[in-house]
Amino acid sequence: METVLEVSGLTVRRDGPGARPGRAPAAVENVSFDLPAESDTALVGPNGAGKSTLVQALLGVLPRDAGEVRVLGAPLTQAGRLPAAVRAQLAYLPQQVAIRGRFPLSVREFVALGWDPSGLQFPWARRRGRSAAVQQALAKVGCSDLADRLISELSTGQWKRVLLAFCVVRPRRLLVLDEAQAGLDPQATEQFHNLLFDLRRSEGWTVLQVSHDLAMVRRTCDRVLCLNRSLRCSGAPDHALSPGQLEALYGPGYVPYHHHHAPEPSLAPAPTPPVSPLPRA
Ligand SMILES: Nc1ncnc2c1ncn2[C@@H]1O[C@H](COP(=O)(O)OP(=O)(O)OP(=O)(O)O)[C@@H](O)[C@H]1O
Repeated sequence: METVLEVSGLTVRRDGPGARPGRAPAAVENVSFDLPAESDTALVGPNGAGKSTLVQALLGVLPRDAGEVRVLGAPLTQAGRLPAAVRAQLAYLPQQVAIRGRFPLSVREFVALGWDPSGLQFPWARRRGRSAAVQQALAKVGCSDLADRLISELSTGQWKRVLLAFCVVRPRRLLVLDEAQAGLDPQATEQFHNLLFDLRRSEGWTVLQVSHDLAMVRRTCDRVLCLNRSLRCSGAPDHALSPGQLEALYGPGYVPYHHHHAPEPSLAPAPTPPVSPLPRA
């Protein structure tokens, strides 16, 4: 199976107020993992554990202090650059996107911005198929009725769905989501997980998602990375989310609450890959 993302020895410091540049304690320390193609991997851990920092560093949005990142075999430069053809294969939905008050764009116009893959095509080739793709993307996230609304007029959950439509409006290889599910209603949550499942199985996408919803992670993801500054554990959900591992991750006294759902007909059972070895501290 092809490896879509390789992360090795990644360390990131965040120089907050008062910290001397380069002297801040590591927010992410010596993290190594791979993402095999078509996997759905959850990144879990307590607040402040470094999950957003990790995904931002591996996308080149935040500088790293040490380590290597390769996306589809291409090394991420120290300045956070990837070859344009590789960059075009990434979609990222950050925890917060605060542009919607500033631009008078309709939902349809906004999602269309995600269509142009690299600027390498001729303009007429870029436009061909765009409006159908926008319509399809909006339908996939259950937002067809919002197409003509201004993005500034959306509720938080509607905006999340539209951002997801922006990410899926054209084919890509790697989708990185930072708490994309937070704020979605139950129907949208179900739609969201079915969409991820379809993208992986029908279109070969690979997913890395930060999540606090451990019940959902257990049900829909096939691999879990447990982060608390360093990687504490990784592997199949049954292993990585076992009571012992959760107590080690979230602290003594953490009592996992198990939801007992009937199996969803639309979601196939997640395969259980072998447990990855822990990176050396
Ligand atoms: N903009 C910033 N400047 C300086 N330090 C930051 C900044 N953002 C986050 N940090 C610090 O980096 C560390 C990791 O934060 P991060 O946001 O990556 O955690 P997280 O696991 O995503 O948390 P949460 O679950 O609350 O979203 C924390 O100690 C946090 O205080």
